[in-house]
Amino acid sequence: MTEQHTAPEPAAGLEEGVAGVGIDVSSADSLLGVDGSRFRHDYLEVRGLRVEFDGFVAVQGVDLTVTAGDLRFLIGPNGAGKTTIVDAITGLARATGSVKFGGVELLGRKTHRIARAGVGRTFQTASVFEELSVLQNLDIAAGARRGPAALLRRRGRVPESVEQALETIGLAHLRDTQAGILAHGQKQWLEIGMLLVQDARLLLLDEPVAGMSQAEREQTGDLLQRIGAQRTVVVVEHDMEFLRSFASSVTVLHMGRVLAEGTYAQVQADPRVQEVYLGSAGATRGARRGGRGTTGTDDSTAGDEKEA
Ligand SMILES: Nc1ncnc2c1ncn2[C@@H]1O[C@H](COP(=O)(O)OP(=O)(O)OP(=O)(O)O)[C@@H](O)[C@H]1O
Repeated sequence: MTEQHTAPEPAAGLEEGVAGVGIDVSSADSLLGVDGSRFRHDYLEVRGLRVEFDGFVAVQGVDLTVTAGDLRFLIGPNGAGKTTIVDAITGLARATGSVKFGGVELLGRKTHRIARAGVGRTFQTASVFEELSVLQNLDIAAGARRGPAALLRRRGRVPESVEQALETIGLAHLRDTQAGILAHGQKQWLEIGMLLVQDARLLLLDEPVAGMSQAEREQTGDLLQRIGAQRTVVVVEHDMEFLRSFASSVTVLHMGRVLAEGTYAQVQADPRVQEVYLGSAGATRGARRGGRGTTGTDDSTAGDEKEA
């Protein structure tokens, strides 16, 4: 369930822009607010989640509890049900069971009402408004919190939160650039910025570092840790090295069910996880670097598996 956009190739110099400027994690605090206690009652509680597509049960009886301060990664082989769970939480897939955030039941609500409840997500393919500038994308996201009447009123100046987001996601120098020509990593950062200005309190990120360089991954990981310290963040990811570096906890899915949960070290040591997910070093070597391979994405992962 991914939004597709056809985007032109990134303009010359934009890729350099990522490496040269990059995310400014230190400025994230002013955007996030220093008082994390305002979100302390927020947590995601998924119980008995089930999603069926024409008789095929893609998610069966999943329980998941994620609190603010816990940067949770969802992993599992292709088709394990990760994206479907995110779709169910955000109202894009019909589900039964219960999904509560901050005590509010989300199942059965329309997508826009779920967004209003403070839930935001990104897609595997960035879903920014390609024709609009970076600034306009952020401005629209900031406006998502306001009512339709307020949205129609023209505003004289850029909101403070948008300025802070531009700094945080390292795109201040590209504020007037059309989002469609941003490099892939920059689009991912823009999407994260849009969730922040929207004041999403539960962020569900689908493969946020796919296609990024090592330096960009590290910056993104630092930013996600900073956000995760104050808000509830769930990251769907295939990149084992990224996971090992930044996850506070990991839920492993297999065939629509939770197979294991714990720290990276705990799930890596679990024989069931090794069997279905980390078990095949051959498959790891076959996986393309930085891509969406089934059992990991780089050489260091293969090393981990030998240790496990
Ligand atoms: N709209 C749909 N209709 C029918 N089947 C679907 C639909 N969406 C997902 N599925 C199936 O549900 C299962 C879970 O898919 P899902 O995309 O959630 O897996 P995933 O763990 O996110 O995989 P990947 O890592 O490849 O993104 C797969 O077998 C998939 O083919």
